[in-house]
Amino acid sequence: MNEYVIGVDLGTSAVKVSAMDHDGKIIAQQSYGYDLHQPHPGYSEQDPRDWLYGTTIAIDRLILRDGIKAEEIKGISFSGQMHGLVLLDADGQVLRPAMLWNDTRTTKQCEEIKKKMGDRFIEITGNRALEGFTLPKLLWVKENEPEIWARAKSFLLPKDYVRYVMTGKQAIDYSDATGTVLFNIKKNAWSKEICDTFDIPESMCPPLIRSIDEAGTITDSYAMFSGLKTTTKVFGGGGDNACGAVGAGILKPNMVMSSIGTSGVILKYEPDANVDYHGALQYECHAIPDTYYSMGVTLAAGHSLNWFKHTFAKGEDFTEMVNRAAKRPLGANGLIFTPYIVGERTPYADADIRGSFIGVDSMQNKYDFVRAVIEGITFSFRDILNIYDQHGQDFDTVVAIGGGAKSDFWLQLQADIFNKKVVSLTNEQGPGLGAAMLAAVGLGWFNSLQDCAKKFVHFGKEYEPQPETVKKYDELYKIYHQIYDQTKDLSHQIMKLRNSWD
Ligand SMILES: Nc1ncnc2c1ncn2[C@@H]1O[C@H](COP(=O)(O)OP(=O)(O)O)[C@@H](O)[C@H]1O
Ligand SMILES: O=C(CO)[C@@H](O)[C@H](O)COP(=O)(O)O
Repeated sequence: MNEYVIGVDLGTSAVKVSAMDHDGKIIAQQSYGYDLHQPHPGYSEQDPRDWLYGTTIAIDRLILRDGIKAEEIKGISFSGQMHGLVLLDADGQVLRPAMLWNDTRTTKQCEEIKKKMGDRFIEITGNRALEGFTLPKLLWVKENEPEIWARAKSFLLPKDYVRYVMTGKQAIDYSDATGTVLFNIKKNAWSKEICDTFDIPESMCPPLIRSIDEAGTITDSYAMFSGLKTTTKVFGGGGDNACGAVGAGILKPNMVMSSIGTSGVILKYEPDANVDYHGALQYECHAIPDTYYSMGVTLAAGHSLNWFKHTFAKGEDFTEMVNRAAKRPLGANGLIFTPYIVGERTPYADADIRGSFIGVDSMQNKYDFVRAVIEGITFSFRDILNIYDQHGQDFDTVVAIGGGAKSDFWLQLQADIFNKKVVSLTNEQGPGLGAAMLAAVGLGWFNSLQDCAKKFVHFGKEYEPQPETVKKYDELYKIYHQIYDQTKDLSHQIMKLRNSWD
């Protein structure tokens, strides 16, 4: 009988499921898209039931369309969009729409955390309190929706909610637990000090498991709902960036990952919890047991391109649109874009900054704008790389994953703007592949994720920086880098005005 593992990549735009065999060969893939609700500036919500139905439909399609037999599915694991708050009542029912990682309504709560705990907060969690994280969201609900807060008994993160419905057991893995900022990264446990300071009952925090641990098996009711078998084992899984790094083979400190999904990420493997970026970068537990990673996040990376396409080039295909942009001149005929369209996280933790196009000229066409968007997103990654430089952290290879890594042009652009070698994967499935690897190791198919990577991860084409282009982008980046400081006051004034009209 064939045996498969399924990696569920619960993204922001869609859930993607991949079935893989013992050799790491992708046998079948399905996906299902869902909506993002942005009812006010800074708000970003999804309905957890959409994740559940989307995941179930996508897995069903593996069975019904791709001919995978339910009994052949030995294990399932997850990669999940991070930080999102799913609030549950005593019966495990969802109390309100999930507030996502890119929801930035919690500036006031972040300031309160900073005021009450100062640097002690970074000492405990390895992170600053930023709007996207889970604790500020809990405090927002407590303050603004007291009737919902009174009924709240526990919280989960997005993938944990789907796993909970599948297994009937609530749990969270260490990589996603760090992203709540309620977690003591040095003690590997929920922080009583933080819970007490903000009057969050510790009992609300779910039990902790490792990413490769078995969380349970499929319940009778979910088996009936989905067609899966109750013998299928379900494993912890991890935050999407931890899983992306596993699937991209980032298992040593000399490599970093760049991920262009809805968000954008530069991530570095860290062997221990001791490098001190003093909150300038996020510091999280890895999905690889007892290791860590640091990262910086551009809130709207792929989201900026998606927004542009949706607003100005609706009917066009991504690949076609990007290929046309590639034919425009370097620097988009003098146009520079900053991707702060939902606020920013790294290096500017600023919920009220907004994006800009600088240098609009009547000779530019739509594809200059597309090119400027792509270049601007990539410059924002360079801002993150600068933080590593400032801390004396070096590396030689960037492994690129995410939807943005589908484009040859964008991969070469990363090499030229970063002035580093960029490597793609032969099968761009970063987080989903990482999730499947967690199930494969959990099932005992391999002794470790490192062993599994030897079979599952295959590097593809390499993109070397081109010295002449590197030089030109260096000059352009120096201008890009000034835009935040020179536009932030204007952005803040506009935001204040919008809020006063609301
Ligand atoms: N062919 C393509 N070329 C370049 N970028 C693309 C292409 N297709 C998708 N993208 C970008 O990738 C993003 C989606 O990436 P993905 O990793 O699937 O996101 P998520 O996991 O957040 O749902 C889109 O928003 C888009 O900007
Ligand atoms: O907030 C973060 C990381 O801290 C984001 O990276 C989210 O985890 C969303 O990821 P994508 O949907 O872009 O993959």
